[in-house]
Amino acid sequence: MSVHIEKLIRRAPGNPDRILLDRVSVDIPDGSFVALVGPSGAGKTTLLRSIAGLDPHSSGLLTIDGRDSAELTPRERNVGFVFQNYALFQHMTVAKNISFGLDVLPGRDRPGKAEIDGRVKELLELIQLPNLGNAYPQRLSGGQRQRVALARALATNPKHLLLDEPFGALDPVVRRAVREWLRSLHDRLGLTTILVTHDQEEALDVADRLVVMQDGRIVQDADAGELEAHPATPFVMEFLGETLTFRGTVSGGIFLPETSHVTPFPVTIEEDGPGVALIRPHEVRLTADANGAPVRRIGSRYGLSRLAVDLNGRIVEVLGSGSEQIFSSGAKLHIDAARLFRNGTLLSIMNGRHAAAA
Ligand SMILES: Nc1ncnc2c1ncn2[C@@H]1O[C@H](COP(=O)(O)OP(=O)(O)OP(=O)(O)O)[C@@H](O)[C@H]1O
Repeated sequence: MSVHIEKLIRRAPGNPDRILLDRVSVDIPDGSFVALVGPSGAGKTTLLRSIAGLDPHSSGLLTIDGRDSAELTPRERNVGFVFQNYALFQHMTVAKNISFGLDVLPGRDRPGKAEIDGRVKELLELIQLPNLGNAYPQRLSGGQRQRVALARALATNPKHLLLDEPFGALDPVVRRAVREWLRSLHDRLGLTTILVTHDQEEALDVADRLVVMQDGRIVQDADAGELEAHPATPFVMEFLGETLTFRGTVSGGIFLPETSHVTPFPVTIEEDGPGVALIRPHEVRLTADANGAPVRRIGSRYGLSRLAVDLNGRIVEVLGSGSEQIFSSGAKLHIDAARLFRNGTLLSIMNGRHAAAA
């Protein structure tokens, strides 16, 4: 079951000048697990609702399994939807919550009682809560409720699972466990899953691909490795993790940072001119330098020291193994890897001592 979207535009109801989705194109092949990420207001939920058939689009094409969505009712789209506030019905047992989507089907479509009971039993086993069918939601932990919400979405046997911040209410440990379980469920059932999340790490861990949205547009659609190596814009790189930014100039194939505390490094750009180098905190090495930038330790991560480096009043935080010498003399910064942008466009990447074309 695939979803294909081409130049989709959605205008705000009652205000056609306000564009909520701006020429969005994306392909979600059968069996894939895609995460929609982006800042608040980027249009993630709006896109998910369009796919589910909950909101109409103004123009563009949306096909589900090759069929134009305009011809399909929400039910025919074959989607299961889990919202952020997945409130279960408190007055119904877990089993009744799960069978709800089947119980409300019109008579001719509704399976018989024995079939519904069998399906609920199967789903309770799938979510590893086989003995809780008769329990009421109040008795369940957050993680258990979340799994029941997923079972409820799966009851009608959808091929697409649309999830809007489904783990928002869970604590980080439970959240990690539930998302690992979700990924294995996706693989086992052969689902096509689209997950909206605010948690970049969650998206990077669980999804095959990330679709990064900003202001109603898709800025980049790629897997985690590609996003990290070749972010389309500085925003993508900054959105996905801690980023250091150094302004400078390219001259004769060398990037010369504005600050003298950062060593120049080679880049593969023909044209000289200004540039901005974006770097992850672990891609910087520090060496002691008598005229270097002042350094202090501010914590630790992954067994490395978290160091604050004072670059003429601008503090940047890096990860390193800081020696006493660095703390007494100051440090020079050497860049191991960088992505170089000009006017918001990626020009070149530098990895190790070998520069490569973007
Ligand atoms: N029915 C509507 N009428 C007018 N504006 C709307 C409507 N629905 C959404 N919007 C606006 O569209 C933009 C995108 O909203 P959306 O909920 O899709 O963003 P999001 O990326 O899911 O954000 P969040 O991460 O905060 O949930 C927001 O500015 C929102 O205010």
